[in-house]
Amino acid sequence: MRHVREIGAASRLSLSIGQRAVAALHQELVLYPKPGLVSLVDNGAHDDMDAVTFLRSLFALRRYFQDIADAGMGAAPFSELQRLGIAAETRMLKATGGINTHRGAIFCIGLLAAAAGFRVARGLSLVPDALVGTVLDQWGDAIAAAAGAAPASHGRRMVARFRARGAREEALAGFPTLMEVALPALKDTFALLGCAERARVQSLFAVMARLDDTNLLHRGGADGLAFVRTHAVAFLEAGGVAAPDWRARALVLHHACIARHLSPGGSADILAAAIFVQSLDP
Ligand SMILES: CC(C)(COP(=O)(O)OP(=O)(O)OC[C@H]1O[C@@H](n2cnc3c(N)ncnc32)[C@H](O)[C@@H]1O)[C@@H](O)C(=O)NCCC(=O)NCCS
Ligand SMILES: Nc1ncnc2c1ncn2[C@@H]1O[C@H](COP(=O)(O)OP(=O)(O)OP(=O)(O)O)[C@@H](O)[C@H]1O
Repeated sequence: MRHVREIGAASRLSLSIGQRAVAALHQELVLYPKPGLVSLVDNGAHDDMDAVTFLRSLFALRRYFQDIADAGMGAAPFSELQRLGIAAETRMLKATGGINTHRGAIFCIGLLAAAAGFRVARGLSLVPDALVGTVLDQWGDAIAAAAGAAPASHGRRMVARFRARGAREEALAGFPTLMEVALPALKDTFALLGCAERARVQSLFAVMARLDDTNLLHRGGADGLAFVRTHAVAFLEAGGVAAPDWRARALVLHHACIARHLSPGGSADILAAAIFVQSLDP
């Protein structure tokens, strides 16, 4: 009986981690304005997907984040996390008719959810630094080894062509943009303004100003990345979301990104990861 109760408690914990991951991705989706990105208001710079495509994808991924947290609880090797990640990508593509809505999030939030599972099962804290430490201690070597054998992708080509730090490299470097940019912006702006919406927009722009977003490199080359970075920096320097005209300024960049077919999808993933990590350690 005790054994059964323990299993029940463990699955409740992984369910809760999984629910927070899906909630974070949902919060990113419904945020507006987000330069070039899909939201409930419009499709941004995307002609092959809309908010419904993202919601279908999220629905298909509910179980994945719980499963990967469970795998983390059992200290599964990276090969098992990768198997779950690849199966989740397949389910995402089936749900969206072949469109990549959440590939970056499956990887990045998947790893963080596994680390959360590992730590919670051992009574360890879920502070962000510790979570990232667990990703690297448990799976860092295997992530690095798997990188060599990974199939070709837009991201890989951009990493090679521009010597950029793509999704895999961000994880291996200890998620520096998440830890040093996205989370502090989220926390500091919320402390200052008491508004979750503006804290998220500020965090997104702070990430856009810094990340080697391979989605931007793929769509717009070095000029596309520089365009978004320069305008994100200008938004922040003009006071960011604390400026009275912040919404109008964010909308100007949104429309400029649509006109140039630019979308900072990697930055959106880092924002969702920050919302997720913060929800584990409020
Ligand atoms: C490592 C992944 C993300 C592939 O990345 P890669 O850069 O090669 O390819 P791709 O062009 O598909 O980009 C992936 C996505 O990452 C996001 N992204 C882009 N730039 C960045 C960045 N600098 N930092 C973080 N995320 C980024 C974007 O959403 C982008 O769409 C991943 O898809 C993968 O390895 N999949 C195989 C399944 C797997 O191993 N899963 C692991 C489960 S934990
Ligand atoms: N709200 C959002 N709107 C658009 N993209 C997002 C959003 N949130 C996250 N993303 C990320 O952006 C990526 C989708 O961007 P994009 O369509 O440019 O990529 P692609 O399918 O690799 O390339 P392309 O369609 O340009 O050939 C997804 O991996 C997804 O994780």
